[in-house]
Amino acid sequence: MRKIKTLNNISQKGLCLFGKDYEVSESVENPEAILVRSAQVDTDSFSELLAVARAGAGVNNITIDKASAKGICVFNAPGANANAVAELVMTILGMEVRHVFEATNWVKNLDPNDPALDKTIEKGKKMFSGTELSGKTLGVIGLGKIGVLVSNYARWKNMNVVAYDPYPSAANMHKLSNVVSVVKTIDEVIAKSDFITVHVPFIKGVTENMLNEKNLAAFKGSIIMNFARGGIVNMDTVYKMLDEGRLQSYLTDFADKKSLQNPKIKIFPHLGASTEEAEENCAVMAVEELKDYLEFGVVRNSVNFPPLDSYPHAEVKSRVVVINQDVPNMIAEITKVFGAANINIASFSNKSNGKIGYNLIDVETSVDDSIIDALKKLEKVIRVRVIHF
Ligand SMILES: NC(=O)C1=CN([C@@H]2O[C@H](COP(=O)(O)OP(=O)(O)OC[C@H]3O[C@@H](n4cnc5c(N)ncnc54)[C@H](O)[C@@H]3O)[C@@H](O)[C@H]2O)C=CC1
Ligand SMILES: O=C(O)C(=O)COP(=O)(O)O
Repeated sequence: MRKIKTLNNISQKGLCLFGKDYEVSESVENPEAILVRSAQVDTDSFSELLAVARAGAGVNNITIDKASAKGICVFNAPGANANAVAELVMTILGMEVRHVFEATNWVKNLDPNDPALDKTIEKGKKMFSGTELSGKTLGVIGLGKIGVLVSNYARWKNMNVVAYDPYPSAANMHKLSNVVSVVKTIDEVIAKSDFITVHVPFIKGVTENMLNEKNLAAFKGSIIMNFARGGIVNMDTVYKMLDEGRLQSYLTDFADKKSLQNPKIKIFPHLGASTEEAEENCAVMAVEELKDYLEFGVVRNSVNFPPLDSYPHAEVKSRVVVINQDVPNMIAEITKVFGAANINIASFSNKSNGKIGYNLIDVETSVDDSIIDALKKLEKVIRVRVIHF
């Protein structure tokens, strides 16, 4: 029985894919794998752990470096919740420019017994006169799965879009509307935008404070949105800009203590991915990744291991998974161990990503412990496991 620990509420649509050979629950001890959304995971706390799957996009809640050092594969679910976030961002932006939050709140608090209620409403509505999105410029920082969708939705609303990403992937750019203006610096986005939205991962010391006092000084627009992570936009700068009237409002999925008290900051309870569809998509993708990894050693959508999508052929009895530091000569060292034991290798697949070397060695016999021990003794080998068929 394989043991899977869940650390958040994960959609049944995904969980039911595990099947009868899996024990899956919150209370599992010594799990082989963890399925998680936003809960913190310290991979060093689980001695048997082979893999962690994030049923979502951001992996800043998981100790990736510690995981790599122990040969633990970390997956995420790229794109599986992107539409949920993109729709929410565009919806909230549309509501904000029309002052919908304040307006509906105002109506709700009117005296229901006022005999002139209709008149009061008609008179009061001028307080909430807004602007339209059409013709305005949206700045999109980060053109990944979410940023591309947000850009395209904004184009459909007849907005101009100025976007920036330092590492745009060909697959994402291919999906981007060809009238989006892709610029080379974040400063260009800031200077040209009426509204800015950020869609990059939180990486300490890299995207941390990516929008800050220095670059936001050039912002002439009115709204900044952060549905990516707290910490990407420097909050002291936001408070200052709001106080000085340089910013109309800040809309975010991530609360901090001080922001709760500020009426110009609208905070949502990390709601971006909370739709039935996104929760199902993420859970299904994460469970399929975990099953493929545990049962076949296949790596798809890992954030720390190289991709290796290879299934064994029918005669294979054992698949040996060797995870090593990505240094020269490892393939030779590994094959030498099989050669010395006179074992024929049916298939050898290898991929590396600069940090991790990942090897799948298929043999048509069973593999005894002496081979595994010899592989484990190789310098720079991090982890070895055998999958029997
Ligand atoms: N509010 C919510 O519920 C949700 C929030 N998120 C957040 O949104 C982020 C983005 O999600 P996706 O678009 O799905 O991820 P993604 O991986 O498809 O896109 C991220 C983009 O950021 C870019 N990027 C990476 N480092 C950068 C840097 N230093 N500067 C600028 N851009 C950089 C990448 O090149 C990539 O194109 C996630 O990492 C997560 O933190 C994601 C899903 C739900
Ligand atoms: O996928 C992400 O990065 C998210 O922030 C979504 O978080 P959640 O799965 O809703 O806890």
